[in-house]
Amino acid sequence: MNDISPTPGKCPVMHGGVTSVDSSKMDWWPKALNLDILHQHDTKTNPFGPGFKYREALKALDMNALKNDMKALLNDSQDWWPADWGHYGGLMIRMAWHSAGTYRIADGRGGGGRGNQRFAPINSWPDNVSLDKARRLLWPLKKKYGNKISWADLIILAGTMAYESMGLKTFGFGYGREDIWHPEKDVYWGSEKEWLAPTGSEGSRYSGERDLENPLAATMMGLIYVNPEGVDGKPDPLKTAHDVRITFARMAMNDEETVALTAGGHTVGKCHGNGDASKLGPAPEGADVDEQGLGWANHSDRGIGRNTVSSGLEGAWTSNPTKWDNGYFEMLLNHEWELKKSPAGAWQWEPVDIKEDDKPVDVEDPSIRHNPIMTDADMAMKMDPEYRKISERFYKDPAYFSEVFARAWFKLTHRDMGPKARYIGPDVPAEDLIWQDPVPAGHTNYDIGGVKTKIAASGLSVSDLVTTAWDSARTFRGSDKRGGANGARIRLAPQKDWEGNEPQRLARVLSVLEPIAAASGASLADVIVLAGNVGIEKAAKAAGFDVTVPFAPGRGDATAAMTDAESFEVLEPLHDGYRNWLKKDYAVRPEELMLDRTQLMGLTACEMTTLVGGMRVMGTNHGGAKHGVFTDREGALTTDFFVNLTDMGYKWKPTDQGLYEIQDRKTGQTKWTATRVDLVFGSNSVLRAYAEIYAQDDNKEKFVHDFIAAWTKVMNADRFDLL
Ligand code: HEM
Repeated sequence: MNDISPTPGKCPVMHGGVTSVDSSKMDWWPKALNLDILHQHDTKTNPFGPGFKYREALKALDMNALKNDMKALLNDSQDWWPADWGHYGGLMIRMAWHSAGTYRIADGRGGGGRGNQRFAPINSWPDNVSLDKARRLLWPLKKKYGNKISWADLIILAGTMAYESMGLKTFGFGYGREDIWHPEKDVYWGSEKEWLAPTGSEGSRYSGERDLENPLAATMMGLIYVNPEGVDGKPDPLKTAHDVRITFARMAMNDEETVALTAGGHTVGKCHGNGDASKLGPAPEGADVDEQGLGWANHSDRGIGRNTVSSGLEGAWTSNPTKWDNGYFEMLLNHEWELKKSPAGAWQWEPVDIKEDDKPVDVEDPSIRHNPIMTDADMAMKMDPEYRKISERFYKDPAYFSEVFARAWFKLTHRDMGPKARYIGPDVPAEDLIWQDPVPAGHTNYDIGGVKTKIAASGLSVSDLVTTAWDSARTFRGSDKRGGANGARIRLAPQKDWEGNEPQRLARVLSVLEPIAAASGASLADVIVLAGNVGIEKAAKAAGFDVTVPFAPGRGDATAAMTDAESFEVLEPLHDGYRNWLKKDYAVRPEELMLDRTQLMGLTACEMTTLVGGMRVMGTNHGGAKHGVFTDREGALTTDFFVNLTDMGYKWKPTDQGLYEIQDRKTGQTKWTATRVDLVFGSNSVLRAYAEIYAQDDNKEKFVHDFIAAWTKVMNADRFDLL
C-alpha cells in the first residue's frame, strides 16, 4: 500500500466537517437547483442579532464627528501604507468608485449598497489591488463608530469626503446602506475560468460582433469596468470607447455622465506600477493567515509609497493630483500623446512634449517630477468624436463640468440604494431625481372597507384581481430596490404594454379599478393591491376560510413625467414561474429563472413554494392557460396543487409540446396538464419536502396563512415610505 497518511496506520481521509469551498456535496449533480441563493444572510447567521435595525442605529451616529474624523484621516499618512502626496483622497475615491461601479442595470445586482467589496470574490479581483489597504485604513473609524455606521456607508462616505476635501462641491450624501456579513452567492460575474481572460477564451462573455453577455457590465473577469490598457490589453482608444460606452450604459450612465466620471475620477490621484508586478503575493482570499486578510503583499521589494504596484500603470493624470481642478482636460486636450510602457510593463499614454513645470511631482519627493499619463480609456475621451465634444465643453466650462460630475458621482454612489426614502442624514439633496423613480405620497384616510366592497362587487374574477396585483408588484427587485406596486407604473408605458402583463386583460381590469380609485381618494396603486387582497379573501372563503389580508394604505401614483420609461425596460419580466410563463425559450432552464427572480424579490424557497401553489389554484397562469392548474376547484385557495402533485394515483408523462400530462393511473385518462416548473415542486427534494408539508391534511389552514404572509411581503416589498 502506498502510505500517504501523515500519521501511519490511521485513515488518510480527513473526517468531519466540509469546511473548504473547493467542492461541495452537490457537485455530483451539477444540474441540481442551487436553493442556497435564497437563503443568504439568514437571521440565524446575523452577527448583529435579530433586533438590529441599521436605520435605527444610524440615529445615534454623530455624523459631524465622523466627518471630522474622516477629514483628519484623509491627511494622516501611515507608515505601513503611506499616502501619496500625504493625501489618501485618490485611493479612497478609487475604493468608493470600485464599490459602486460593480452595479449593473440588468439585474440591479452589484454596487456599493451592501459592503460586498469586503468579501470574495470582489475583495480579491485583480482590479481591486491595494483597495484592501484603503479599507484597512478606515478600520479605526469603523471600530470607533461601530454598528452606527456600516462599512458600505463608510466606503462611499470616504470617497465623497475625499472629493470634498480636495475642493469639489459635492451634490450630497445619503446614509442607509446596510452591510451583508458573508459573500453573496447569487451574483453572476461571468463564466471565464481565468482572471482577465481575453475575449474568446473559455466561457467568454462576448459573442458575435462584441456583444457583451447580459447581465454583465464589465468587460473582463475581475475588472470593474474596462481594461485600462485597451481591449484585451491592446491599446486602441476608439475600440476602448466602444467598451466604455457599453459598460457605463449598463451602469446607467449616458455619454455626458461617462466623460464627467472618467475625467473627474482622474482629476485626482494616480496609477501605481513602479515595480515588478510578479513580486506581489496572492490576493486576500488566497493569502496566508499571517497576512491577516490583506493581499498582494510584496515581501521582496519596498512595495509602498512610490514603489507601489496596483494596476501596473504608473503616473498621475494632472499637475495637481490632490486638487479638484480642470487639470485633466488641460492635460488631455493640450498635448499629443504617445504609447509607452510603465516600469511594470503596462501600456500607457505619455505626452510627446510637456513643460517640466506642468509635470506632477513624485509622491514622496516634490523635487522630482514625472510624466503625466493617460489610460487608453482616458484617450477615448479625446479620440471618440462624441466623447470629445463633451470633453471640450467641460474644458471650456469648468463650473458646468463640476456640476455634472458632482451629480454623476452622487448617482453612481446612490443609484443602487433605490428610492430616496431610503437615504438618511442631513446631506440628502431635496431635489427629486428621475433615476430615483420618484413616487408621490398617497392618501391614507379613505374608506378601505368601502373600496373593497366595490371591488368585490365589480364582477372581476379572482384570477383577474390576483393577477393584476401580482403583475404590479412582481417587478420589485431587492438588488437595487426598483420596481414594485407603489407608483402604479403598471398603467404607464412601458409596463402597460409588456407581453407579460397581458395588455388587453390589464386594460380591462384597470378600466374597472380606476373609477373606484377616483371615487374614493385612494391611489390606483393602493386599489390594485386591495384588489389582489379581495381576490385572495374570496379564494380563501371558497376554500372554507374567513381571512383578512393585512393592508397598509398610502401608496402613490407616479406620473409619466416622473418615469424614465426607457430605464424601466430592464424590469420587464421575461419569465415568471409564479404565473407559469416564459416569453421565449432560454438556454437556462425555467426553474433557474424562477429561482433568480425569487432571489431578486427577496423570497425564501418556502415562500416561493407557497406562492406558486396558491397562484396555481387561483388560476393566475399567464393567458389563463389551463396547464399548471391541477385542481377541480379553480378559484379556491386550497392545497390541491400540492395534494395532486404528490398523489401516486397519477403519473406524469411528457408531451411533444414540452408540457406534461397528468394521467389517472387507473383509467389512463389525462386529467390535467403541467409545466416543467410545476413538476419541479414535486421532483426537487427540497421543494418536494415543502410541497409535502402543504399536502398534509393538517396543513390546509396553515397554507392559507403562509400564503397570505408571503403575499403581503411581496405587496409591501417596496414600501420604503413606511420605514
Ligand atoms: C473608463 C474607465 C476607467 C478606467 C479604465 C480607469 C482606470 C484606472 C486605473 C488603471 C487606475 C490606477 C489604479 C492604481 O494603479 O492605483 C485608476 C485610478 C483611479 N481611478 Fe480610474 N478608471 C476609470 C474610471 C474612473 C472613474 C469613473 C473614477 C471615479 C469617478 C475613477 C477614479 C480613479 C481614481 C481616484 C484613481 C486614483 C487612485 C489612487 O490615487 O490611488 N476612475 N483608474
